[in-house]
Parts: sequence; structure tokens; C-alpha cells
Amino acid sequence: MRPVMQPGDRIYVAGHRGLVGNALVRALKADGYTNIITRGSRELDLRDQGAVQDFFEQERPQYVFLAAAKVGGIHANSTRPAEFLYDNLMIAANVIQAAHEIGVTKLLNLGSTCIYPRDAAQPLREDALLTGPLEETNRAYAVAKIAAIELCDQYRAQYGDDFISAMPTNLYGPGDNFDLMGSHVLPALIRKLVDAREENAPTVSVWGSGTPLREFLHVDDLADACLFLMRHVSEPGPINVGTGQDLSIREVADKIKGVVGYSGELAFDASKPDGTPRKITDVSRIHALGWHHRISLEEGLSNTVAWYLAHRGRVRGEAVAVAG
Ligand SMILES: NC(=O)C1=CN([C@@H]2O[C@H](COP(=O)(O)OP(=O)(O)OC[C@H]3O[C@@H](n4cnc5c(N)ncnc54)[C@H](OP(=O)(O)O)[C@@H]3O)[C@@H](O)[C@H]2O)C=CC1
Ligand SMILES: C[C@H]1O[C@H](OP(=O)(O)OP(=O)(O)OC[C@H]2O[C@@H](n3cnc4c(=O)[nH]c(N)nc43)[C@H](O)[C@@H]2O)[C@@H](O)[C@@H](O)C1=O
Repeated sequence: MRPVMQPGDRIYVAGHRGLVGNALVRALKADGYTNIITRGSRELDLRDQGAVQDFFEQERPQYVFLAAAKVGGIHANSTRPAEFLYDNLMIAANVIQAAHEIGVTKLLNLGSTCIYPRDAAQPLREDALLTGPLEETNRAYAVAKIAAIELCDQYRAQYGDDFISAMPTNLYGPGDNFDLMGSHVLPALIRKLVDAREENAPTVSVWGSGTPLREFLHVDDLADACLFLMRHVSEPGPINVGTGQDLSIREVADKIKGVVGYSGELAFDASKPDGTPRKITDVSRIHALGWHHRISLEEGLSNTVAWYLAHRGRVRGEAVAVAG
């Protein structure tokens, strides 16, 4: 029987300052874990193999949540693919190798549903991986994510390492990145709609046609799923984490418009990419394991807008105000 995380165990959360990392630290503390190890990228650049090896030898974590990555929305991914490929390959390879070398008890690797083929049958099943071409706008990032899954699975096969991979759908929530050019759709629209309401702007730009469908999972549900998987799953292969419900960008923009209380018009900018037309996850595997999401999109949007309004001017990505 494999050991399960105990309250005093040394737990390293890589990427603790990010959307997911922040939520993981919140969830771990709420569950009574007191020995949580963190490092910001300025203290420990995970692309630097020597620095990562020294850190692991020094801190000797027993559990690792790999939530550090170069992450961005459709614009960042499609305009800086080399950075997304290189950074994410290096981060994953260095952390997974160092975890193996010191004998980490268990590691959970965060992937993304953009690993699946653009034209895969929907909802996306885990066995669709590598069955077709990837979505062009985030192919570089997706290849790095797929490589990380393969590393975890081959370290399990060759060395017996208990390294697992979770594939979250699109995430949102407190602590997100609100940079207008680098962020994902929900934080970008929240910021744009709040600004437009304050400035009484007649229209707000929504990128693309508004027709793509997306699934949105609140980051606190994801953190809950990560603790669940760390405690209960020791199998190779990606495990989807999502709500199993999707809606169009137009519909979600209308929802955010209502939550924010903006009365102007949405203007759809066809010069911006739509990206993949749909990517809803098949969540039957994680449901069968006993986990379900709890936060509805309505509740999640309401608490995220409230969080943003309470932290406005001090959230990640606002420092460089670039109109999107
Ligand atoms: N957001 C989303 O919609 C989704 C995210 N995911 C996955 O979840 C994980 C976390 O994403 P998310 O929290 O949104 O990302 P964020 O950008 O919010 O956070 C990423 C974190 O990674 C750290 N990081 C980046 N580069 C380095 C580096 N070279 N060395 C050390 N740390 C680094 C950053 O640290 P610092 O702040 O100190 O610079 C940052 O806090 C990723 O693996 C992502 O692929 C999956 C699906 C959807
Ligand atoms: C999360 C997952 O998936 C990500 O891909 P994505 O889902 O295509 O990312 P996105 O959230 O940036 O866009 C979703 C849709 O929304 C539309 N859209 C409208 N208006 C804005 C807008 O203002 N900003 C953004 N970013 N998109 C907008 C946008 O045009 C697109 O049609 C990967 O980057 C990758 O990070 C990954 O892991």
C-alpha cells in the first residue's frame, strides 16, 4: 500500500505564486499540512538544472505538485511558441528528474486539455492523446505538456516512480493573471468589462467570433482534485479534470457582463484567433474514481469578480496595462 501524505510531510508546490499554485497552497493549509515548501522563479529558476538539483538535495521534498510553467492565453501562445516550448520542457524535465534522483514519494504533474488533437471527438477522452494533429495556436505548449506526461509515465515504467499527471480544462479564479495580452479569456474579459463599466465605454472588444466553446473549472475545484488524485491515484496516463459542461465565448462574455453590471455592447474582433473550436473534457474517469467539481460557473464568476474588485490595481498582469 503506497504511503499517503501526512500533515508533517515535506510538500513542494512548484509555481506557488500562480493561479494553480496559490490554490494548492490554500487547499493544503486548509487540510492541515504545515510543511509546505515554496520558491518563486526569482529565487529558483526551474529551467536551471543545477539549481533544481541543489534545491531538491537540500529540501528533500516527499511530495511535489508541479504547477510551475510558462502559461498564457491564445495570443501569448501563438506569438511566443519557442519560449512556451523551451521553458515548459526544461521545467518539467528538471523537476521530474530531480524528484526521481532524490526519491520523491509522489509527484503530480499539471498538464492541460490542449494536449488533445484539435479534431478529436468531443468530449475529449484521455485515450485521444496523440491520435491526431494539435491545435496550431498552442501546439508548442501542448508538445511540452505531452513530453511531461511521457516523462512521468516512463519514469514509472522504468524506475517505479509514482508520478501522475492531471489534465485540467480551462481554469479561472482568484490569483489569476489579468494581463490583457498574456492572460486567458475569463480574467481578460473581467478586467475589460470592469474598466468599461467604470469608464462608461460604449463597447468592449471580445476576441474572435464568440462561437468557440470552452469549459471552465474554478481553480479551487482543481486544487481539491489535485489533493484527491495525490491521495488516491497511482496510475500512468493523463486524468482529465473538468466540469463536463461548456458554453460559447459569447455566452460567457454575456454572463460576465451581467455579473459586472456593464450595460454597453460586446464587439467581436474577427482579427483575433478563435483557436480550437471546442475542447470539453470527458470526466467519466475522475468521476468513477469518486471526484466531482462543486463550484458552478455562476458562483465561480461571482466570487472571482468580487475578488478582482477587492484586489484591483494589485493583481498579476495589471502593472503593464496593454489594451487588448
Ligand atoms: N490557467 C489555466 O487555464 C490552465 C493551467 N493549466 C496548467 O496549470 C499549471 C499552472 O498554471 P497557472 O497557475 O495558470 O499559471 P500561472 O502563470 O498563474 O503560474 C505559473 C507559475 O509558474 C512559475 N514559473 C514560470 N516559469 C518559471 C521558472 N522558469 N522557474 C520557476 N517558476 C516558474 C511562476 O512563478 P513566479 O510567479 O514566481 O514567476 C508562476 O507563479 C500549468 O502547468 C498550466 O499548464 C492547465 C490548464 C488550464
Ligand atoms: C487553458 C488552455 O487553453 C488555452 O487556449 P484557449 O482556451 O484558446 O485560450 P484563451 O482563454 O486565451 O482563449 C479562449 C477563447 O476566448 C477568446 N477570447 C475572447 N476575448 C478574449 C480575450 O480578451 N483574451 C483571451 N485570451 N481570449 C479571448 C479567444 O479568442 C478564444 O477563442 C491555451 O492558451 C493554454 O493556456 C491552455 O492550457
